[in-house]
Order: sequence, then structure tokens, then C-alpha cells
Amino acid sequence: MFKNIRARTVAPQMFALSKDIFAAIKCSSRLLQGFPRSNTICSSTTVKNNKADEKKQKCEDIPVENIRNFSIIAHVDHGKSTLADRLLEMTGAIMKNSGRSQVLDRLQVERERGITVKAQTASLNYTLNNHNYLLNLIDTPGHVDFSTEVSRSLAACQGVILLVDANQGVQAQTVANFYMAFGKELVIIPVLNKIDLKNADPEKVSGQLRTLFDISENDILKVSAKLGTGVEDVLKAVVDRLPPPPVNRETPFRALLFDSWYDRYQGAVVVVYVTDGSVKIGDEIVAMHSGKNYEIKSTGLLRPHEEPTNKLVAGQVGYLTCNMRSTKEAHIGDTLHHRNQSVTMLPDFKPANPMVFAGVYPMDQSQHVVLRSAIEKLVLNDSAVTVATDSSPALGQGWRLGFLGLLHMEVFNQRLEQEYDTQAVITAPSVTYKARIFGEKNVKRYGGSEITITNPAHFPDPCIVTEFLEPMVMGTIITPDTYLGPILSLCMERRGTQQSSTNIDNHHVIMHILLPLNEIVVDFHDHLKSISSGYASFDYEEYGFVPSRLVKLNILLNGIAVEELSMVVHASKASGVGRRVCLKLKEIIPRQMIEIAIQAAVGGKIVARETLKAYRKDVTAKLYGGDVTRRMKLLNRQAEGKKSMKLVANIRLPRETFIDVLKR
Ligand SMILES: Nc1nc2c(ncn2[C@@H]2O[C@H](COP(=O)(O)OP(=O)(O)OP(=O)(O)O)[C@@H](O)[C@H]2O)c(=O)[nH]1
Repeated sequence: MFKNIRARTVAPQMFALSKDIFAAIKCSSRLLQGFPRSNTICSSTTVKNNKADEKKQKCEDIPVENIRNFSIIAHVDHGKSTLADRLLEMTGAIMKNSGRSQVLDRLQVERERGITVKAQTASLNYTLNNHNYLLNLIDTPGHVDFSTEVSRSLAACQGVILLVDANQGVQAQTVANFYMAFGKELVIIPVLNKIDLKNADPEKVSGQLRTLFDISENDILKVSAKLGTGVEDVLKAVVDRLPPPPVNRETPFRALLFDSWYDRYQGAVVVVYVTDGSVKIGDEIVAMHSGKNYEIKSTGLLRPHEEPTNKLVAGQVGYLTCNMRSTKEAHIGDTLHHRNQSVTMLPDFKPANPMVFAGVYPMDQSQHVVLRSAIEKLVLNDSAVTVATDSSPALGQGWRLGFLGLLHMEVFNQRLEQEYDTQAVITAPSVTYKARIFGEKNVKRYGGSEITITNPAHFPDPCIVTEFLEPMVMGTIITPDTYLGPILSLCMERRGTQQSSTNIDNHHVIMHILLPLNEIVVDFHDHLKSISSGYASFDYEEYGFVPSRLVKLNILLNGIAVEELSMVVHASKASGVGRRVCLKLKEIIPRQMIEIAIQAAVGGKIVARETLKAYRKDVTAKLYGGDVTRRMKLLNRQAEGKKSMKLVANIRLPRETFIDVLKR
């Protein structure tokens, strides 16, 4: 029964079932009750923190019974990375007071934005009562756009630490994460964090956990990840409550490939969870998905930096390299095994379902090859992105990329710039729509009677369409009840319909709202945060397609339609969106030598118009005579600036225009 509960399922029917399910949870000896201690672990609480330089038992000699694989999952900013820092310090993986925080957030984009976007693995040595343990910790992102990272990480785990901010309480992502772990039958260790905060209210938050998940107060640990208070108990709970991985070292080698990144010298470095046997350098392996053979070049553990080992054995989470070169070869969810050994395939991951599509083009076509190679390498580390080739009259050859959300898209773009030094133009993001078409000729032309539209440029002529369909999501909102009114108005304005509402304590409400994906993809979350002073949280799951009155909104610059700016909108919103886009374009397009008419049109009907007056910026105006070189310098600088703009419909548009126009 538990297996059927899909990850991130928080639909109302879930709550109707909740009583039965939670009665079952109580009976489940694995969940929350903890794994029975092995006889070798005595109940003494003496804990000895080992230092990195301490004489360690070789990792491969640590028996399976002493391995624990776990993840930290939580709503955004509830302190996962900070807790991971403390766990790393206490187990000697990093020095205390090293001056660095959120050590597992290694990417520049993570440090700049203060969010985790990539799950990171760290193998920790831990000694409890003179027994050495190998704890494989996976720190996961909190934002909904990166939830596939979480679900993949969980495939390598037997348990999770469900971290909840003792001040903010249960948030939408906490609910989603709980169900994701619950659906995979993982042991859940509930931990309240930030108890050092003045406004922390562990009693209230424990009550929320009881109401929503039937978690008993006695199972909840209370910590301050920042100060380290209570963190030792978390390590002990991991050892005591989690089972060792259900693996076999005697059977032929088998491993699940669940992450990868690109290394300039070694090609794809793949992160694996070894479920059977062992693998060492020089071994010949096969990747089941492609059927290709490879020779192992290196193996190691992530501590959190790569530390080479002689081999990887069942139960361990580690990395290996074997000259895999491309994204296609390192298929996330693949099973690796020794050549000439037949093994059954481990369950593959459900492919990520992109929610937002956008065109990505090089700044100029001479950079096409460089950008292609950068995208290929980055996709190796972010396999939730889908890539298809595309072309545009104004922007040339490029790609249509699918992302899990707008933040995912922005982060991908930022990583392209920062990690691969490439600059791309990204077009207005859109969601996937469907259209049912009629007429034998049309069906033949489109290759089916139901077509999927990922690019507004391919929006079919409404004359041949019986109905358009748009994707819906079931949103979960948790909010203090004082903000209920404005939040419901926002949802209604976004064409949402409330499905259910339940109190989780005296002041907080959890609501389920059915919303069109298109309405939440760009800025819904920001609005929700601003009208609730940051207190409301939001998460969503797919809810299929429903018939909808959709139209294509064209944006015209001086009468020429700019395909890259066109979008699909609900008919009732066309003129409102048209007006907003025209105004926005007027703001962001630099004034030019000619007057520009900015228009929005549905079919032949103009629904909005703005005019941008002509202007020529004389950058040399402030110069009074003087040196010609100064004059040239100013003109050159102006020319450089112009280069970074795209010539669309004979009008220069700044690079960011396409995304900016969609932001409200
Ligand atoms: N006062 C206090 N602040 C904390 C504690 N733990 C984390 N923080 C702060 O909370 C903020 C978020 O912490 P992170 O560890 O980045 O949270 P996260 O869950 O990893 O965030 P994402 O990866 O973006 O989801 C940071 O400013 C931390 O310093 C704590 O125990 N007490």
C-alpha cells in the first residue's frame, strides 16, 4: 500500500486516507520506531568523535551492518546544509571553525544565492562505543524546482532526517518531502532545528507533526544546527534507528548510477550506490542502459571531496570513472555490472517531467559549438533538463530546453555563464500545452490527433483545433490564517479553485488549490511570499491536462511579429497580459534611432499598444573638443554594449529581455 503513495502526493484525497495510513504507520516497526540495535552496540552513550588523521578502519572493511545511508530533507532554508556542516565537523570530515559554512554547497551559484541546487554526498567515519560506522550522508536541495534531486538521492538511502525549522514550523515542502520518504518506506527521523531562536516554539511544531503525520513527540529530536546543540543525538539516532543497506557482498557486482558530473580530464564522474559485490580499478563493467563496456579507471568515496579508494563494496555510496564521455552514456538511474555477468536491472528513475520550456541560443552563431558543448557537459550534472534542437529566424540555431521551473532555468543559465564561461540568450519560458486537431490532412501533418506544444511558435491554427488543453497542478499552501483572505484572492486571480482546507494548529491552515501551471510558473511564489510577509509556503504536484480556452498572444515590434516573445495565454487574460508586456518592453528596450510601435495581438486583433519614442544617445556629448582617442574610446564602449544586444525585427533587444517581459 505504501509503495503506491507517489512522491509529493499531498492531494486532498490523501488526507481523507490519512487516518488509515497513519494507523498503518504506527504498526510499521521501521518507521519512526527505529531499527533494532545490533547486539554489538551497547546502550552506553559514550561517543568518541574521530578526527580525520585518526587511524581508521579501511572503509571497505566496515561491515554492511555498520553502514547507514541517509539524506537530510527539509523545506527551503530550514537548515539542511548547516546541519550537514555540523555532522561533517563532528565526524572529522572537516575542521571545526574552518570559517566555511554550508560546505556541501559547492557550486558558485549555490553560494551566491544561498540555496542548494545539487544533492551532495559525503561519506563520514563515525565511532560509537568503539564500533566504526560509515555514514553516507546526502544533502539535498529544498526548493521545489530541484525535487528530482531529492527523489534520486532517496534511492540510495534507507532513511532520512526530516528537518523542520522550530520557528517557521511545517511548510509545504516539509509535507511533500515527508510523503516522498514515506512513499519509499524510508525510516524518518524527525528533527526540529533552530531551537536557539527566540521565537522557536518546538511544542507547537511537534504538535503540527503529530496532527499532519502522526509523529510521536518522543521520536522528535530538537537541535540547533548553528550552535551544534543536540546534533550528537542526531548521529546516534542515525545509527540506532536506520537499518543497514539491504545489500549482498557475495553476489556479482551491481550498482545504481544516481548522479554524475563532468571532469575535464576524466570525462563523466559517476556517483553510484553499490548494491551487490564490489568493483575495483581495472574491472570491466557494462552500463545496462547503453550496453557499452568500460574499464574502471578510478574509484573513491566523497568525503565530501573525492578520496580515492582501492575498490567500492556493496553498501557504499561512492564515485567511479571509466571514460564515459557524454551525457547519454551516463544515464541517471542506470545499472552497472561486471562484464559477462548477468544481473537484473535495478529500478530506473521515472524521467523528470519538465514544466517550463525555453529556447536557448548563442549570442552569435560563432559561439554555437562552444555553447553546445557547455550544455552537454552541464546536463551531465543536471539531468532533469531536457534538450532538443530548435531554430529561430532572429536568433539562429539553438536548443529548446525543458526545466522543472523558472528558478531551475535561471540557475542553469547562471551555471552556463559561471562554470563554462558562455553567454546565452534565453527566450520567454512557456509550459507545455496540448491541442486536439481534426481533419485527416491535419492529423497526418502533425503526426497524430493530439499534439503537444512546447513552443508557442508551433501553436496550431485554432481553425483546425477541436480543443486546447492546459496543464494543471495541485498546489499545497500552508499559511497562518491571518493571510487566508489575500491568498485566496491571489489564487482566484490566477484561475485557481480551492479543493480543501484543514487547520494544522490553532493558527495555521493547509490548503489544496487546483491551479493552471501557466499561472504559477513565473512569479506566483514571489507574490505569495510578499502578501503573507514571507510566512506562507507553496508546493505543487502535476494534476494532468484539462480543456482550456487558449490563444496565442503575438508581440509585434513595428508591425513585425517577434516569435521569440510570443506566448500562449488564457483568452480571458490576453489583453491584460498584452498590456503588461507592452509596458514592460517599453521600459526595457533602449530607445533607438527610430520610433518603435510595440503591440500585442491575438490573431489579427491588436489588444494593446505602446510607443517608444526615437532617441539617439550621444555618448560624446560631454566631451568638449579634446583628444580624439577619448572620443573613440567612448564610441567603442557604446559599440561593445550594442554587441551584447540581439537584433530582433531590426530592433536591438537586451539579452535579458525575453525573461524580463514575463516577470510581472
Ligand atoms: N539561528 C539558527 N539559524 C540557523 C540554524 N540552522 C541554520 N540556520 C540558518 O538558516 C539559514 C538557512 O540555512 P541552510 O543550512 O542554508 O538551509 P538549507 O535548508 O540548506 O537551505 P536550502 O538548501 O536552500 O534549502 C542560514 O542562514 C543558516 O545560518 C540554527 O540552528 N539556528
